[in-house]
Amino acid sequence: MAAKIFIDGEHGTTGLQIRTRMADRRDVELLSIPEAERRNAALREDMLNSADIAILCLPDAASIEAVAMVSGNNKVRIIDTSTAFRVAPDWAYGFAEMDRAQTDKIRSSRFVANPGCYPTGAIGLIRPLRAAGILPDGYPVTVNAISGYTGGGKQLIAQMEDKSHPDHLGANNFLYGLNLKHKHVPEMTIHGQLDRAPLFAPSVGRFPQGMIVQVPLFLEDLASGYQTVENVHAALVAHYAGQSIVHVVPMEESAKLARLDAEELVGQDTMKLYVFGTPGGAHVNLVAVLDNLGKGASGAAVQNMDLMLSA
Ligand SMILES: NC(=O)C1=CN([C@@H]2O[C@H](COP(=O)(O)OP(=O)(O)OC[C@H]3O[C@@H](n4cnc5c(N)ncnc54)[C@H](OP(=O)(O)O)[C@@H]3O)[C@@H](O)[C@H]2O)C=CC1
Ligand SMILES: CC(=O)N[C@@H](CCC(=O)OP(=O)(O)O)C(=O)O
Repeated sequence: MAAKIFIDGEHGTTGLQIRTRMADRRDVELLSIPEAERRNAALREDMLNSADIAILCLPDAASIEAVAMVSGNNKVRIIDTSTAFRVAPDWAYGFAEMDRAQTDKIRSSRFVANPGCYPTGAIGLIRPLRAAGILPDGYPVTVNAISGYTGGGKQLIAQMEDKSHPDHLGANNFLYGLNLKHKHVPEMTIHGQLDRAPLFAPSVGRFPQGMIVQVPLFLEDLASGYQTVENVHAALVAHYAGQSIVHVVPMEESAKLARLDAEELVGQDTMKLYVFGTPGGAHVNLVAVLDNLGKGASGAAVQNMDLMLSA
């Protein structure tokens, strides 16, 4: 029997892309409400409680309300794409490749928090180095990133695309999160296994989808025995061996590149990790490229749903 899936927020940016990814599937039955009724709480509550898995594609506050709507229901399982539950101890963090045990945790959980787009890149680069003891306690990690503007949902899309919008943004590239308190810092810290919060500097470019997340490191401050570009690369290759979503780009390939395109993986649900630096040099730049709506949101949600359905 097909599993019943309800996407709460199905008409928003993330929800629509999840729906598109499921359009041709026969193993799932999508429960749907018309766009005009998307904020009808009674209808949503009914759908939430009729689903086998509900995927919440809502702002944080609405996600918290939706979870409360299924509080008396022990059957429905939830994937939440918002920031609301990503560091909650009773929720599984939906980044299957971050740890060998994570796939099974997601598979058997009732509540799965889909990671943020920037943290997917940052944790993907940092956690293997923490787990292997390469990135020492107290290391001052910085994360610099650029995202396509769909990362800001319907509101930012309208501000970037609609010249008549009262808050139209004309800039082609802007920094934000300038108070250095972006909502993604807690999940980067906790799931990156950092003992010190990273300094996170995000930005947006005038392209709809795609992103680059950079974590530059000083090699001499890494654990002894690991202070070369090659050793850092080898640690990432070892961590991601045996799975097909996160690709560590061979060093021979990245050494040939003169530039990197933030839109490289648009429309794909994979992530590429690059290790840049010169053999014998002092620095390494770890770089993740992904689609903010692919592995950064909708693609990851479908991956998590598939894991949960395979339990
Ligand atoms: N866009 C991205 O790249 C990523 C997004 N996310 C997260 O996914 C979630 C959804 O984001 P996104 O798709 O970008 O946002 P959008 O603004 O594009 O879509 C949100 C949808 O939720 C609806 N909605 C808002 N409030 C309520 C409510 N109280 N009850 C019912 N429906 C409501 C909106 O309706 P209305 O049109 O009426 O406002 C809209 O359809 C957010 O938590 C976001 O942080 C996570 C990773 C990446
Ligand atoms: C470009 C842009 O605005 N990006 C969003 C994050 C997108 C994302 O990962 O979403 P959630 O963590 O909200 O689920 C932001 O910085 O708030």
